[in-house]
Amino acid sequence: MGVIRFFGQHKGAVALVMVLLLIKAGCELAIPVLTSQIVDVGIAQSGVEDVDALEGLKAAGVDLFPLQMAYLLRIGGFMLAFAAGSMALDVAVGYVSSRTGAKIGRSLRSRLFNRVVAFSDAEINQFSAASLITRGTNDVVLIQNVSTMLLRMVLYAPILAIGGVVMVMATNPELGWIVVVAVAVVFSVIAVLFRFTLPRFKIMQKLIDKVNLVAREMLTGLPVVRAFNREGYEEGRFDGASLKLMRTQLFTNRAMAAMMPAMMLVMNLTSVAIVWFGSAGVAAGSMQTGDLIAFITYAMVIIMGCLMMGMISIMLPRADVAAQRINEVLATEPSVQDPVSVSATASNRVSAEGDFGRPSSGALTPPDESGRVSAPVEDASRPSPARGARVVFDDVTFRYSDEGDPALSHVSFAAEPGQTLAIVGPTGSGKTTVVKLIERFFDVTAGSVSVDGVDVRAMPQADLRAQFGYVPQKAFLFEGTVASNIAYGGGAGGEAVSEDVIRGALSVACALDFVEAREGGLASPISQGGANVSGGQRQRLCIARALARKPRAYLFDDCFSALDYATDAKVRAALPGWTEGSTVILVAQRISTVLSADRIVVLDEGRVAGVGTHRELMETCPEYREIALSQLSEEELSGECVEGGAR
Ligand SMILES: Nc1ncnc2c1ncn2[C@@H]1O[C@H](COP(=O)(O)OP(=O)(O)OP(=O)(O)O)[C@@H](O)[C@H]1O
Repeated sequence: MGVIRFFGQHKGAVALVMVLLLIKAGCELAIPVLTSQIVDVGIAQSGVEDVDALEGLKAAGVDLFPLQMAYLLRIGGFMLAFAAGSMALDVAVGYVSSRTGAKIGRSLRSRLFNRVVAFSDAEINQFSAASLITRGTNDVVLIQNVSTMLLRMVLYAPILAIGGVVMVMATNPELGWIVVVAVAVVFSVIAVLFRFTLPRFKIMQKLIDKVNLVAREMLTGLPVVRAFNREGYEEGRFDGASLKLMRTQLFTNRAMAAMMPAMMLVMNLTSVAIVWFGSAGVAAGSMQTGDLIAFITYAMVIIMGCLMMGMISIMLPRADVAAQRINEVLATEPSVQDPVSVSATASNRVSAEGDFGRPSSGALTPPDESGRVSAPVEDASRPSPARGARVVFDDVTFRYSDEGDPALSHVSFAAEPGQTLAIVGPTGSGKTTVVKLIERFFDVTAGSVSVDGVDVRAMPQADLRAQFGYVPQKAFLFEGTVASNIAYGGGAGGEAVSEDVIRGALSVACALDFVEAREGGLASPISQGGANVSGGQRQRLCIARALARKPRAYLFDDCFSALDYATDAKVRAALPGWTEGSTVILVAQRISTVLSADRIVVLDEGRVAGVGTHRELMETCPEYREIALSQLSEEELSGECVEGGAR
């Protein structure tokens, strides 16, 4: 059972709960014995256990009242002590089991979070963000609650049921058949419930996924929904998902709700049967009234024990579904992995001379079964003496999925330290994919991406990414302040980012003026996702965040197109002073943005259509010429060419 495995790390708590429950069961099973003594001895025999002695005392005319009171107070005292003990133990068991359940929940949440953070886009898409959220919240809460209940009930139910049977056999075995019939009825009711509710319990988690998915999509795309007047349609879609969930929950809740009255009926009928058949024994003198009362109590204890076991058998499969869903995530290895081996081998070095286009002289150690490669970690983690990083694509082919067309085919180029490499191409040509491969959000399907001659798969991801200042195409900010967002990644060397650096970065990104105009300046609040700043402002803050890192290479993924032409020109004019010495890889739509780049790579349908300076490409690359002419006139282009040229 999946859920039981989660108790592995809490054996101490389980053992403690077991001991406490054993004592508690002892207390509870003792109370009916005391009840029968009060009835049979305390009341019927005036507190004198020996019948002959009682007769003697009566014959001698002794006042029996003080004896009776003393007996009742003594046994009543015991009963109170057992009841109080049972209550205290119940509190202790509740405390330990809730604590253990909460710890299991916390550990699962943190393991899930760590695993999901390590996932590449491929795994996130495989599960869907909505399902991952349901698994990390709803499924974990379910397991937490079931774990707590299991601890309280799974051990207690059999103890109670077995203890009850022993006491019943000791009290009056002849009436045992009534208990057997009652237990059979209880299990039959549970079996029927099990048969009808279990399949619905199993699909419930999927339906919750679906509701989350629709709600998430609708909330994210709310402006579009409103703009296209599709509120009614979206409400219908949400209602559909919600209705299915409601119907399923109603069915299971009704079934579970029907169980309690059914069980009460069984219990009451059992009591009636015991009194009916037991009274004959009392009348015949073969059974005492107290024993009959105790018998009824033990029968109830047994039925309760069986009921608890039945409830557990219904709850467990549902929790198991949740456990499976969580285990599925935990068992999924991220497709992008850190290298396993730390042995530095010369063969891991890709030719630093940039002999792309042909097989590298020093071939990479092939990935092992899990897709990992051996790593020259010493090389990877040691900061390169050079300020700028040399990024080389060597015959890279990449597919997002095994079945799909390649997003990149045989792409080769090199970005040199201290230089600006621009990537242009029509939409969907693979520009963003190039940047994602440099950051190693995905691994190449064939070929290699290397930084300073080391394959990116051969260095720890954190070390690799510490070398870059990345600006994504879709600007994203975190809830906090302007300053906390700019200092988000810290410096490339792990150092804190000073206020001077923050201001400097904001100034280069043309964001300082608007930030200072906001109330609170650097401390002004930013809401989740950066919703309280404009698209262009958000993009400028993202640029400043990358600049503040002062990394070895900047990766600007089409981030200038969100800026107006004047701001774009201003940022580009200020950039070289800040990025001097670092490598700049710049994805752009606008030709004016890339004119002054040292080298431009033209991508077309995932292939390299040309590499060179603006001037070279205007002469040699028809695809580039076409893009350039679609944006600027011949005169503008030749003027810009003379002005910009190669830096
Ligand atoms: N996560 C993904 N899963 C599957 N295919 C994808 C994914 N992301 C991109 N693609 C596909 O890969 C190809 C290249 O996409 P990419 O985003 O790199 O293009 P781009 O040149 O950056 O486009 P744009 O200029 O519009 O941003 C496209 O055909 C796109 O449909």
